[in-house]
Amino acid sequence: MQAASTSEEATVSVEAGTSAGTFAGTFAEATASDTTQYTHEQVRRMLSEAQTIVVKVGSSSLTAPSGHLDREKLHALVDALARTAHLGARIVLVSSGAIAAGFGPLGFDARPTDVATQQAAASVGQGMLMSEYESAFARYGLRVGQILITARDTITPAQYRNARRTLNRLLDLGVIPIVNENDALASNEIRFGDNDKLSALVANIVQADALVLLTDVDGLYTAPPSQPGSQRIAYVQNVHEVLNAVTIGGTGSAVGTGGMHTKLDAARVANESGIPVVLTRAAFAGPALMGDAVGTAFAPVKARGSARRLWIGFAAHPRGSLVADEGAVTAIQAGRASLLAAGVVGVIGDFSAGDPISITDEQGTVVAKGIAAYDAEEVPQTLGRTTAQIKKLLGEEYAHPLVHRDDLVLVDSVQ
Ligand SMILES: Nc1ncnc2c1ncn2[C@@H]1O[C@H](COP(=O)(O)OP(=O)(O)O)[C@@H](O)[C@H]1O
Ligand SMILES: N[C@@H](CCC(=O)OP(=O)(O)O)C(=O)O
Repeated sequence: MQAASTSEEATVSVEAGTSAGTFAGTFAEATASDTTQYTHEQVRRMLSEAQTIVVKVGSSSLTAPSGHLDREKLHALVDALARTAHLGARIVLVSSGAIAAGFGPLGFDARPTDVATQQAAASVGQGMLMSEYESAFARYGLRVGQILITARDTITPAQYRNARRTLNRLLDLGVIPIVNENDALASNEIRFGDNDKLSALVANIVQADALVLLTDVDGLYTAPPSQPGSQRIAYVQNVHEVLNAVTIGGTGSAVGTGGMHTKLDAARVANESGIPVVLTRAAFAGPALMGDAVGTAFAPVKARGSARRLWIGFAAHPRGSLVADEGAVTAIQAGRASLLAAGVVGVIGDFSAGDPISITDEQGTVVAKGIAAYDAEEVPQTLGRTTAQIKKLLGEEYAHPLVHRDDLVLVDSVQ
């Protein structure tokens, strides 16, 4: 195994650059000022001592250039994970690779670009992937269990609780859950597409002690690694700062989808869940799990929100939005206020009670995300009214805010 070079390391402030991307927003309850100043050594120690670990491996790390599943790469990864499992760690593997594994056997030269064929390839490839994992882990006497999740599952409270219960039970039984997006059923309008965000959510769901993001580069670089002069960043003390200090590009392979944007997004969500992250190449999985100084380590943020509030903030696809007036926006931004009908001036979209929604100001800027307590069609008759008036008008069961403060998470304007 090639050792990671330390001579190419850089600090996060080495180079100004753009971080254009799709960062979903910063949770106001865990801003940069809340960070504890962990040292690099402390974070590596946290990683080495982690008991519950979510490991995400990307398509590019499991496939040959031809696009076929590379059994050798998969077995090398399993070797590293099995060793860690035998030391007592509880491991959840979030594995991409279903589409990449499926398109070759279906006779396609390259990864299909249309959704229906991708879904068919995933349907074929997912079985092949699991079959390989099953036999690879069986060599170590370890059993695996498949969990396929759609983005919709993660934004539906009951499904989210189900996922948590099943994952925890599998871990209690000594099984290694292998998670992927349910590509065959994911609808185009609401899907993760890559597994980076999904892995951060899974780390949050199982309250992991570490998230390991495995890819096809040594770690986070100051610019895409193909760019001359780019340097590996060994340690990120504050994930928010790094966003302004590096140039981030898209995927480097024909099979990967997320690129660095989604990995940094995943690192941010995990860090804000209090979870340290290491990002490195799949071949360094063993050293990364040992806490060796490979790849890029991201320090956790101390002030962590509840799992539920982080989930709301990260729910990727709001089904609609409520437009709040200036007073309501000020109250929400001051913290811990519910969104009352009296402060709402408009409703956009067709959502149901229990769906994730955005809360915008009158200029359309998203100021918060939350869970709607009303169906969209019920909202107009409540607009501008006090809770007492709504109760008189619609009955006791409507005597509550449009979005309760426990279901509301502020975001900044970095969309
Ligand atoms: N600043 C950066 N540092 C490191 N890698 C970067 C950066 N910007 C873009 N990349 C690209 O991100 C790629 C990894 O993402 P991706 O191809 O989606 O992998 P995976 O399949 O593992 O999810 C790398 O191959 C690299 O080319
Ligand atoms: N769920 C998809 C993952 C798609 C994908 O390429 O993701 P990634 O390699 O993590 O960027 C699959 O299994 O093919």
